[in-house]
Amino acid sequence: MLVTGGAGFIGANFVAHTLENHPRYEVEVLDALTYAGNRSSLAPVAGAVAFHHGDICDAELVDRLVAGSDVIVHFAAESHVDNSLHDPAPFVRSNVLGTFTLLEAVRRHGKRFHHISTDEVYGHLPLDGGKFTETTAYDPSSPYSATKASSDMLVRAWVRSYGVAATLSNCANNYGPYQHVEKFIPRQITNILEGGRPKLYGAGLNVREWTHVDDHNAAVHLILDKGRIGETYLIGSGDERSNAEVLGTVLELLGQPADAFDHVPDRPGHDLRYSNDTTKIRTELGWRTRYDDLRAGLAATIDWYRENEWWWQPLKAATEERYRELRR
Ligand SMILES: NC(=O)c1ccc[n+]([C@@H]2O[C@H](COP(=O)([O-])OP(=O)(O)OC[C@H]3O[C@@H](n4cnc5c(N)ncnc54)[C@H](O)[C@@H]3O)[C@@H](O)[C@H]2O)c1
Repeated sequence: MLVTGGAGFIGANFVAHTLENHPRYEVEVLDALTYAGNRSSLAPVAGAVAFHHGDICDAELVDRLVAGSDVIVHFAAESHVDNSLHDPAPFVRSNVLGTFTLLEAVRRHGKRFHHISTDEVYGHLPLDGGKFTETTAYDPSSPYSATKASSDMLVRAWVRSYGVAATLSNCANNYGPYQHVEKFIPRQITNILEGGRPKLYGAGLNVREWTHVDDHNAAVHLILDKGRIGETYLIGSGDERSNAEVLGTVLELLGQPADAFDHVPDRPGHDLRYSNDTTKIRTELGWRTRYDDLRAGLAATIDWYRENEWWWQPLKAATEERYRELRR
């Protein structure tokens, strides 16, 4: 199995999940180690995985690695929405051209391909109702979601035009170990652990369907094993919470007063609410969430960040340096 983006948040968790639960796979990782990729996220499985430092836009390298694999699971992407607003170019390159490069190799060699995507391709929903389904029209808001939407379209077209054996999944927001410190939940946790004050965009009314990364990865394996070729599966826990509510729980779990945070101006195009109808993956493939209680999942995630300062402290310092560079 070739896992692209295996040094990123979800990819690294997926590699560990695969080795533990699906030992029939020999796993290789292809990752460019951008600011979002972290070799140390694979430290616990380092001896069991072949790591290739390289770019999914490198057609020669991709061709060789795809030729040597049976299954390709494609996580690699530029994934941080805020950064896509500042500089969309790498998003277009990695997410669109990178996916195209992989698809062409998969087509040449006739391999099984699974494409990891996001529910952000569907745009957003009002706060008071509605759900995305697999047939909702695409309506992306950010450069990030527009490039993910483009990559989904390429995969669908390669299935129809060339008979590529691909499946797709669009998941809600993930949380769990090894998530980058500039993403919402780890940023709040690590700011508090460092004695600082967390920041909340606007009034924090935006609603997300927080899904534990391990539930996402279990769903991907079900799709690999039993999913129908050419089909899209929505993934999400069903647990919808406003950002203010999540921050409130994090503050409480860390023993902080409820008002120990600062408001910052909201970002442009900040989607109000996402919510996935997951009937298809639940009824067709029997997917069930193991992490049903967000409070318990957050408590476990906080414990992980508490116990793994070695992982996030250097990342936090590098991130602050990156922000200083951007301001210069
Ligand atoms: N994080 C979420 O909540 C979420 C939700 C739904 C879907 N997704 C999707 O899941 C996938 C993984 O997300 P994540 O949060 O783990 O992202 P991440 O940013 O943590 O990891 C992405 C990884 O891809 C690598 N990468 C980027 N460009 C590359 C390139 N050109 N060549 C090779 N490697 C490259 C990076 O080095 C990094 O290791 C993405 O496709 C994302 O769109 C994420």
